[in-house]
Amino acid sequence: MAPPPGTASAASLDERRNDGPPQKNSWRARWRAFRTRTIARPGFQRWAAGFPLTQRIARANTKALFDLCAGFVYSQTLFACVRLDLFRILADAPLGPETVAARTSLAPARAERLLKAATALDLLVRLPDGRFALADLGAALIGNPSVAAMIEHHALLYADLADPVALLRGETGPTHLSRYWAYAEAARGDPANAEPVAAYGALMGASQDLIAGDILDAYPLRDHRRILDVGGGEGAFLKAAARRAPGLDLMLFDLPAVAARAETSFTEAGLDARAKTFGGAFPDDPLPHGADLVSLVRVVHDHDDAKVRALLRAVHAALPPGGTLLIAEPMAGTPGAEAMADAYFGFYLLAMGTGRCRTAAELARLLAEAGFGEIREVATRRPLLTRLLVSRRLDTPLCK
Ligand SMILES: CC(C)=CCC/C(C)=C/CC/C(C)=C/C=C/C(C)=C/C=C/C=C(C)/C=C/C=C(C)/C=C/C=C(C)/C=C/CC(C)(C)O
Ligand SMILES: C[S@@+](CC[C@H](N)C(=O)[O-])C[C@H]1O[C@@H](n2cnc3c(N)ncnc32)[C@H](O)[C@@H]1O
Repeated sequence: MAPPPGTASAASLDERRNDGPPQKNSWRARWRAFRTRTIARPGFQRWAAGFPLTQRIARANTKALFDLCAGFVYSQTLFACVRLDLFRILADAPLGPETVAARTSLAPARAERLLKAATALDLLVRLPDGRFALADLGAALIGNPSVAAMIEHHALLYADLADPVALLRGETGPTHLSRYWAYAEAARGDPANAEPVAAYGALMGASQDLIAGDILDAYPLRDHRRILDVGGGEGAFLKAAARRAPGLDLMLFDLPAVAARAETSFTEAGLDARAKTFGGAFPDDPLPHGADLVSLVRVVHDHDDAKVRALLRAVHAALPPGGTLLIAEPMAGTPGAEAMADAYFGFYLLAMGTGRCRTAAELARLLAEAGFGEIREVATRRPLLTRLLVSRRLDTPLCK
């Protein structure tokens, strides 16, 4: 049967095509070698930049390489804007550089330097009278405080990436990100370990707002009775689900200190009667039974394969036959967002010390191994932020 619109069956969860082992003498290999040698020649580069038929490609390549060199500077420009609250300062009305200088405690010339940089990066626009206003990208950030929180969080990632080769060789010792995420270990048994748990929860909860809507638009939950959100954090996704599906009961499983905070947040949201929280650590502690739907939202990519296999088996055991599992997270091989998974999350998770961004096909294989079938992808609005795999529990897991 053809999958419904907006979905793709597991068989079509395609991975990037592998061209097979390199064939030294094939015409393709010879052409590639010739092309590489030619492009590497400075004389060819100068010629191509002037010849009308190649000029556009040459300029695009020059810009692409320049942007790769300058990416950190662009990121830090954005970081400075967020730190100085520039987008909110400009939210109500365009302002001149002197007013911005006064509001950000910068010298006027420095304020103007930042305003011009942000304008060049399409975050702001300069009006004919010399004042600066928000451009579309700056305006989008006002409406997404979660992205601003993520931008601030990148100070840790960039500190860890100061020596990327040392990071790749494992020579850096504990990284800022691994220490940050060590909250997870700290939080295991001790609900009193509030500070790192709260900082982390705020970051995840804020960024969850951005994606919960996209997941629930793609998979409305109306056919389900009770959902168990495993690794559900402080309950942001379940609170959004509760608003969309008034008849749905809610269960959340997370590390004890995190689950304790989720319980408080459900009480504050008036959801006591509908929501239950469970503290524990997968895969050692069993997951609670009783839900016909389990969700793993931004959880699988944090863990290495062995732990994911054990987690999926635990989910299988917690669901009734035919029960549904949702996996929602950014995935590798997303068309148009290849750099997000393999470069951004590749290095982020390396600095964090565990996990990897997987393709939909890799996740489908892990699901099938754990005894899930009818695996299909449901299209989300912004696949760069999250994609969604839906599957069903078969009667028995295929591997133990
Ligand atoms: C008619 C009019 C008014 C205009 C026409 C023009 C028009 C259509 C404009 C469009 C304007 C618009 C709607 C813009 C919307 C922009 C949005 C929504 C932008 C969103 C950007 C999101 C970003 C940049 C998200 C970044 C997310 C990051 C960096 C996430 C990092 C996540 C991490 C590190 C997660 C860590 C968790 C762990 C540890 C891996 O588990
Ligand atoms: C990246 S966060 C995602 C949180 C939430 N699902 C979201 O999307 O905002 C990963 C979550 O998994 C939880 N977690 C990590 N290891 C866990 C474990 N062994 N058992 C239970 N929860 C765990 C963390 O505490 C955290 O809440």
